[in-house]
Amino acid sequence: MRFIVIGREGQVARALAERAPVLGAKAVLLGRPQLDLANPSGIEDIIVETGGDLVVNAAAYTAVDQAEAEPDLANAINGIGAGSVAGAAAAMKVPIIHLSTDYVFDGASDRPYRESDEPSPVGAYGSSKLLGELAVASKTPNHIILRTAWIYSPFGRNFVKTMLRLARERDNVTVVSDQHGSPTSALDIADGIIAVGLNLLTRPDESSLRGVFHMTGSGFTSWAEFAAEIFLQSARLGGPSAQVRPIGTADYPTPAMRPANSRLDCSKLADIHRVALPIWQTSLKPCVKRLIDEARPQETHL
Ligand SMILES: NC(=O)C1=CN([C@@H]2O[C@H](COP(=O)(O)OP(=O)(O)OC[C@H]3O[C@@H](n4cnc5c(N)ncnc54)[C@H](OP(=O)(O)O)[C@@H]3O)[C@@H](O)[C@H]2O)C=CC1
Ligand SMILES: Cc1cn([C@H]2C[C@H](O)[C@@H](COP(=O)(O)OP(=O)(O)O[C@H]3O[C@@H](C)C(=O)[C@@H](O)[C@H]3O)O2)c(=O)[nH]c1=O
Ligand SMILES: [Mg+2]
Repeated sequence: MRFIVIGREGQVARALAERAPVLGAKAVLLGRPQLDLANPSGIEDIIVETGGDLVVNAAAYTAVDQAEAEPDLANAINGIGAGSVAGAAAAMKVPIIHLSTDYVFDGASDRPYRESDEPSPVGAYGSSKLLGELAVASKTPNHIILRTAWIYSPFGRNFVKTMLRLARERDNVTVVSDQHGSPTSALDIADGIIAVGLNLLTRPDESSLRGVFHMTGSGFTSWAEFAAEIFLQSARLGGPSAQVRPIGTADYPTPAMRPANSRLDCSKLADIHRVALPIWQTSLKPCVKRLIDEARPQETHL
């Protein structure tokens, strides 16, 4: 199985590059400067010429606060750009797996969101990702829109890395405790994408396998509890730690609004694709260990 992955240095792109060979698949990564989603001319040609069994769009404008200042760029990359990628998959007659986000919801619900719930984003990033979902779906029925959340990994920028950095600099970290969701390992997402991709390729005529699916780590928490777990696991390994001071969203002003309830119900993915990601605390451990090991000064062997 040969995946064309859009995105090169991103968390999910790098996780796919690491996990594909382990799982007997091949991932070919395409990204800037050759392929720029902000500049759709030529995107289809590059993807079609590269050739593969399936396209994964793991590239996106992901700077949530910055998107408030440049919504047009976010819409171009996450909306129109995603549509161009799906257009290429349609031209190749192969499936596309497109990543989307919990931030398409407003967070007002008192239960985990299902795929059948109406999206209603509260910020520019979420709006741009919703445009992308609609653009992908309009180009080809042979798609999966995989909504995930709170991604962390040893790669790129993410909350785990930020917390470990802050813990090296100070004793206390203030973190919001009234936004709830599921931390999700990019490496688990890669495994999930490969499993789902195999289902699509081996059962090409099953329309129930296509459409929108939620896929996050199992279990729910808050950002404050997530931070506390990062510090607990890090301390056990002799890494940096800090005290978490829980605060309300109102006490952590940011340019973008974020949903208070980011919890996604992932039972549709389990029922139809037989895929469920591990408990979030379990997957956090190897990531924290990797980041601590990477930060240690290298031993010199004489
Ligand atoms: N991060 C998160 O917490 C969550 C992310 N998602 C979604 O999951 C997907 C993957 O996210 P994640 O791996 O964290 O993303 P990252 O922010 O780690 O990486 C983004 C990737 O997109 C690429 N990219 C950005 N702009 C362009 C562009 N104009 N043209 C081509 N490539 C571009 C980047 O390329 P380059 O390497 O050149 O910078 C990078 O490879 C995205 O669709 C995101 O919306 C969903 C839920 C949560
Ligand atoms: C760094 C920091 C953040 N926070 C808060 C801000 C925010 O509400 C929450 C998480 O911070 P982040 O900057 O990681 O949040 P954010 O970049 O909004 O994370 C989101 O990224 C996009 C791409 C997604 O799709 C979402 O699923 C989600 O992962 O924690 C603190 O309370 N204290 C801190 O020291
Ligand atoms: Mg961020």
